[in-house]
Amino acid sequence: MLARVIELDGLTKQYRDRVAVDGLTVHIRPGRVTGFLGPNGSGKTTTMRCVLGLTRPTAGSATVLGVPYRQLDHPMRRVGALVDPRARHPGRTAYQHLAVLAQSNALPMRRVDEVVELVGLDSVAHERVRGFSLGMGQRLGIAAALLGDPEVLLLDEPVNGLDPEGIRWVRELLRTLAAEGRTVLVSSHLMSEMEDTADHLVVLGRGRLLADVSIADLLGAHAAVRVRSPEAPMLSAALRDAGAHVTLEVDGALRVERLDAARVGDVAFAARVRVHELTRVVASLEAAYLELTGEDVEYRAGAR
Ligand SMILES: Nc1ncnc2c1ncn2[C@@H]1O[C@H](COP(=O)(O)OP(=O)(O)OP(=O)(O)O)[C@@H](O)[C@H]1O
Repeated sequence: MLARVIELDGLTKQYRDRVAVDGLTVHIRPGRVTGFLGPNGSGKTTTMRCVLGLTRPTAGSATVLGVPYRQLDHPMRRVGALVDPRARHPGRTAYQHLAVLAQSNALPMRRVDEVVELVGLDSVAHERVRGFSLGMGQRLGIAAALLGDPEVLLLDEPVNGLDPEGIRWVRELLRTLAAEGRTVLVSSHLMSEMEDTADHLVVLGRGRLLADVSIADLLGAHAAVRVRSPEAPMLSAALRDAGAHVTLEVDGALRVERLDAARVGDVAFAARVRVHELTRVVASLEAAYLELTGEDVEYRAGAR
């Protein structure tokens, strides 16, 4: 199996007055859920559209399964995508919509029944798409993406409009698909959505790569140790001597970065300083993400 299922090489897309994607080089691997994160307007949708051959890059390249998408023989059997859930005929029923897709892509009709059941649309499959809620529309879009039983999935904001039960369902579905060895790339602008879904993150800011990192590493890089001592100034000096970055918390505890908890304990012992609390603090992913994207947010509430 290809280790680099989706390959972006210097991918760039320039619109008239703005660079939507800016020299993006990244490889997406199979067997895991890769969260594609970035603030609004950071270039996620444009990147996915380039991968799917819907948008032509200004420079660089995007390939999937070793070739540009348009060169795939049976694209729906190889790559499933949810990029524009509104791109469907409103007068058709959900079933008809999927049946047309199946027919035009030479897929067996039984797949239509299978995916309708899989996404939980059985009871409304014969209703017109026009009357669908946002969440039902998303489920239909996911059904279409899964129709060809593809080995690669690209989903742009799949949980948009879903209720908490729907969000959990998408999360479990994506994890199952990845566990089967498929490649799953799923975009979101919310870290909280990715926290329990993705194994790996690719983070964009203003079209550029900010991070290509496993969730575990991202958390590790933002971990700290909290230590409380009645002799805080002495302990702080000893920790700094040992190479730590130390800050004082509001309750008088020290927040220590760059040393792990065992090392902090050893330094305190060597300095003969009493310790009343020693805790490893794992940053929330949300905090780590905000730190990463902080300066690259294009649209900010209250910004002028
Ligand atoms: N067809 C287009 N013409 C001109 N500018 C565009 C076009 N499509 C996207 N852009 C611009 O490119 C930038 C990236 O947009 P894109 O939709 O890829 O971001 P995104 O990360 O998917 O955002 P969101 O999280 O809001 O969906 C934005 O500034 C957007 O306004």
